[in-house]
Amino acid sequence: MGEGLDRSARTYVAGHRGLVGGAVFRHLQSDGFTDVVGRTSKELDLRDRAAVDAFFDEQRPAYVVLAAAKVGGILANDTYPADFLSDNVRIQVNVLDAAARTGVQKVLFLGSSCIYPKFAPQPIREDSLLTGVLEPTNDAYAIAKIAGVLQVQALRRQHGLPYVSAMPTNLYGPGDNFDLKGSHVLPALIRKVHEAKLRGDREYVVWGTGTPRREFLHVEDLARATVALLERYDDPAPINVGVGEDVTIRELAETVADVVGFDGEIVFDTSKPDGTPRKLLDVSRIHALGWKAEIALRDGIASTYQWFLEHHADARGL
Ligand SMILES: NC(=O)C1=CN([C@@H]2O[C@H](COP(=O)(O)OP(=O)(O)OC[C@H]3O[C@@H](n4cnc5c(N)ncnc54)[C@H](OP(=O)(O)O)[C@@H]3O)[C@@H](O)[C@H]2O)C=CC1
Ligand SMILES: C[C@H]1O[C@H](OP(=O)(O)OP(=O)(O)OC[C@H]2O[C@@H](n3cnc4c(=O)[nH]c(N)nc43)[C@H](O)[C@@H]2O)[C@@H](O)[C@@H](O)C1=O
Repeated sequence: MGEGLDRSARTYVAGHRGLVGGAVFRHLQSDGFTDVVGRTSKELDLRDRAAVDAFFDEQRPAYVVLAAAKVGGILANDTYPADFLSDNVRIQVNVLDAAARTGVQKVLFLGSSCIYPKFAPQPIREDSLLTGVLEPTNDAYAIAKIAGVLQVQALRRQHGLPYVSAMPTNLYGPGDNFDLKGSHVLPALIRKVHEAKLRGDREYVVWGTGTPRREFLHVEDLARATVALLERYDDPAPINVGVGEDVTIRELAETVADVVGFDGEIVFDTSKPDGTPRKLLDVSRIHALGWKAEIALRDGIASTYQWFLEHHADARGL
């Protein structure tokens, strides 16, 4: 994959220390890209327009993967909507404007499956965008991401730039955020079950009713998809990146408990929100490009749990 890209050209991965950006950065390097650059948010705050302009003037990347964003799970999105909207709009506008101005050849903008209407027909096709109301727990974040999709389309229309947007489903893997207040469900459950097991608890608490369905894609599969998309995708419509299968939160909770080796009970805290009932992506367009998810959910959970044990020093001895 990626035969048509110039692997010696400078490629900037915005957000290269994050879950997605980290996987993309490693994948580009192992795939033969020789000039991959990244900046931490301390080195370059992408909300700062002047700093972003100066960075692009100096570095002149040929390709950009925009994986920097303010990101969080259902509770963080519901608690800090103003930050999610403001930070993400600023990051996107600054990076996309600077890319267009300095002649970046290709940009891949990453949105999220939450841009689609709450009650979109399942599996969700790309043309469901803007056909219905959004899920309230993450509408501010979704509106910011929709603005990014529209900006990519506008740059194509007004300036003829071949920039594209991809909408991944819920992601997980090495480098995930395991902070219980800010994280997504999968890393949260790994941590909760692990801690319950160490304490010898008889139960562990899962938010909501356990009935919502979610689809989980390993970030290494997503990283492969980004190169395929940079190479082969050139269309104004966002393209879905998912597995094509989903599970209930209860099923996920049971699988995590099984992988970690915890046989206590699962208790549901229904004071916490469920969010969208279901958001399974239709992945026929990306399958037609020759990409398919490869990492099975149970295997991915097992390797992510291993990563958690190795990288969170406090994980062993609670
Ligand atoms: N995680 C998921 O389930 C999903 C994620 N996505 C999308 O993938 C992308 C990446 O998400 P993910 O990797 O999970 O998120 P992470 O929180 O793991 O990483 C985000 C990265 O963005 C960087 N960043 C945040 N704010 C700024 C800023 N102001 N200036 C510069 N850099 C900044 C951070 O840099 P630093 O570490 O240096 O502070 C961080 O490394 C996002 O666009 C998100 O919408 C889409 C679908 C699902
Ligand atoms: C990627 C996506 O991520 C977010 O949307 P979400 O899919 O609703 O996010 P989530 O992973 O946090 O929850 C999924 C489901 O799981 C349940 N759940 C159970 N127990 C825990 C738990 O302990 N933590 C969390 N976070 N959720 C839990 C939770 O109640 C919900 O029913 C948005 O930020 C959105 O903007 C976005 O793009």
